Amino acid sequence: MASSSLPKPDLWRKPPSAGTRVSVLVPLPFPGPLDYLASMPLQPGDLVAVPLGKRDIVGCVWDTTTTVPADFATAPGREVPLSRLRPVVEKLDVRPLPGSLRRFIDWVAAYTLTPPGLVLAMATRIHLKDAPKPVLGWVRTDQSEDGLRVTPARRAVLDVASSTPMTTSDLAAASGASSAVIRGLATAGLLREAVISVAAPFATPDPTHGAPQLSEEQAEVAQQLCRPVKEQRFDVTLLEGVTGSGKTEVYFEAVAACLAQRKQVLVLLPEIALSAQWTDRFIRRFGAEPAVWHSDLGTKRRRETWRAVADGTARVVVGARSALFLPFEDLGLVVVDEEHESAFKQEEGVMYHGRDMAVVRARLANAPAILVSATPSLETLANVESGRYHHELLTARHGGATMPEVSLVDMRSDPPERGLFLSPVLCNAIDETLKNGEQAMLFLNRRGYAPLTLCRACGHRMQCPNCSTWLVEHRARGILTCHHCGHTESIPSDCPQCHAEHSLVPIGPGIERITEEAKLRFPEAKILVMSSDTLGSPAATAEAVRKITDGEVNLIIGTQIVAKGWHFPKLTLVGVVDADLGLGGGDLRAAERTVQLLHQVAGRAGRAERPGRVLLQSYVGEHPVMTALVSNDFQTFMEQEAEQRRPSFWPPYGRLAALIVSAATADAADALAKEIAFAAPEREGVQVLGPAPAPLAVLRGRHRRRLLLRTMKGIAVQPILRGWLKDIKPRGSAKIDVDIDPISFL
Ligand SMILES: Nc1ncnc2c1ncn2[C@@H]1O[C@H](COP(=O)(O)OP(=O)(O)OP(=O)(O)O)[C@@H](O)[C@H]1O
Ligand SMILES: [Zn+2]
Repeated sequence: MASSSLPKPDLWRKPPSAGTRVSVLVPLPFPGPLDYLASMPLQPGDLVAVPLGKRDIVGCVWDTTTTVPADFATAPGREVPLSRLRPVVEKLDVRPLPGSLRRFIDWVAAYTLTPPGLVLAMATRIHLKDAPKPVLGWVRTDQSEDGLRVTPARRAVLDVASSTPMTTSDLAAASGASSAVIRGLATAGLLREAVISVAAPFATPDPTHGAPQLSEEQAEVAQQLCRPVKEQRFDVTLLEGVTGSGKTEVYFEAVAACLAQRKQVLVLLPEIALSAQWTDRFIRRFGAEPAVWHSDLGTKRRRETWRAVADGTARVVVGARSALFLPFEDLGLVVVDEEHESAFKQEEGVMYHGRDMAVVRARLANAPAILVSATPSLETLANVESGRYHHELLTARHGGATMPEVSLVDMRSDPPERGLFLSPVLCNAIDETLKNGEQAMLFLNRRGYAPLTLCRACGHRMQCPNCSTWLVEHRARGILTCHHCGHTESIPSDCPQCHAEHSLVPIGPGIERITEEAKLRFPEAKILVMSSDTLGSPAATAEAVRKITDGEVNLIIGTQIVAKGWHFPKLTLVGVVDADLGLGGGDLRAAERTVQLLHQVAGRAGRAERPGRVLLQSYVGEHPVMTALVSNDFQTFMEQEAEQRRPSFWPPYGRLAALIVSAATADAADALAKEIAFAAPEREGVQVLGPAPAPLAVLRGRHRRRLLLRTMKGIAVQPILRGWLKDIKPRGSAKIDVDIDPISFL
């Protein structure tokens, strides 16, 4: 299949005298599929090499009756005549993309206003053309030995050879004969070459392997989850349950039911760091490894996995949101774990929400979806309320473990010493915990040493030259760095503005600074730091988890990575260094997200025999977020959130789309933003807010303006946007990014 084995392109390209027109979607930003001439039989979904400009690219034969919106399609009468179409070069030797994936690609493209080719690119990014080389072996032919000279060496080979192919080296080793003897037998017609079927890279999980004894409540919920799996129909269920209630064990039952149907399962996790612990649990339950899919996978494994998903030998895939675009042969269940996580939203390229698209993926495959969370998003709760989703609830922690006791540390009345960040109350609690031989965790959602560096003499703030943000000090590496663009400089000794010597001081804490303080305050503690800076790979994460589980460390300090679904039985104290951190910024979901995050961190405490407690350091103890956390009453909190959003049609009670205008200069960005605002739609139930400078007014050297389109619930934003932006043609460096259902407002 290597392209070198193809005839010379010029000869090959001469249009054959006969052929049929096929639509081929290529992974490029064209408005729709392109037409080619096919001289071989092709079906929708077939992957083909087609010429484009001076090179060949891999595209997918597209259905003629797709759901591409009318304004994407080629204008009638402008069709290229058959005689001028370029021919399809070859059909690739891989399985066609299944119809459910093709419809999904069209759907995502139309929903996110992305050219469908760019969505296809997410499904075919691996190098499909490099098919694995078949391994060849020898089998005995039917030819009789009569009239042939059979030496003892030949005899030995013929005694071993059978209808199951063996490689030359295996056959030589088993018979004691040389490879020349084997070749001689082949020439004589007694042996022939045959493809050895390569073992599937993934063993089949066994649904009955390690089934747990479920509690009565768990069993009832599991039964509800299994029903649509067995009936093989689309259905969405929210699986809500307090932290540690066994949500994973319970949805594993639905996975087992799906495996029993011989169908495939997709489980989405918000973070690949989680996949190691998840995989361990999966192996314990099903006795085999799942296929893991994320962007850090090596090329070889990626290709292998892609193919195993396509031919159905990979039965369970656990992965990041990009796993939605795998070519499942027969998808029978989709699970979204930690469905409330904003990490499911892709903020670059094709901006889609993995949770929402997972539901679409399930619907198009006619399979059920399960959304799992201890603190469901308001979006999902609204779908429950309207009856579109079912709701199953686990109310108790497994094995009689109690929920941790959450209390506030009022930083106004109980402040830490000057220049420090851990209050005496929290420090005493840590002392006690460590003394009892238990583990404690400090949580602060901020990497580095300090988020701001300031000149004591003139007040100058160290800023990123490319972005409107401050540089974050990373003291261990001796640098200041921008968390948006990666700009890095060494820490100057003097102020760059007023040149005062040694006048720069760090303001506020990051986890490096908390670690420094903890080392001084708890010299005996065995500290482990967990952040994306220290846990670069799944292997590093697995090692950290092992150290915690084996009790090699007793004080864990981490960023949001520690909040995830970990199960650390000896952990009994969680201290939140700055519970107010996420509340600033005026983001629509700031409060909701803070509750979800802090509840999840809190949920790491006291998951086994010993009860857990949680201390929240806050300056705003009366805030509804703190009240909800302390009282463990999320229902009231979410009801209040709903009441705030409903009257003005904020999501989920209305729809939002953000337009992000960016350009090399502020003037160009303003000009385009004004042009867009001028053409803004005017109709009942539709409102345009802005343009306004984005909170990150400059990002990676580009000036940014934002507009927000808000519509009442029944009004879809896509047709409005298509009409609105149809005639707007950004010039030069300027561009418009459209973000449907935005999560980030930066
Ligand atoms: N029926 C059961 N039998 C044995 N062990 C169980 C059972 N249910 C739950 N567990 C164990 O209890 C612990 C907590 O369960 P699990 O992690 O599934 O809860 P969760 O609700 O997913 O938690 P979180 O939301 O905090 O991630 C795990 O170690 C799990 O193996
Ligand atoms: Zn920057």
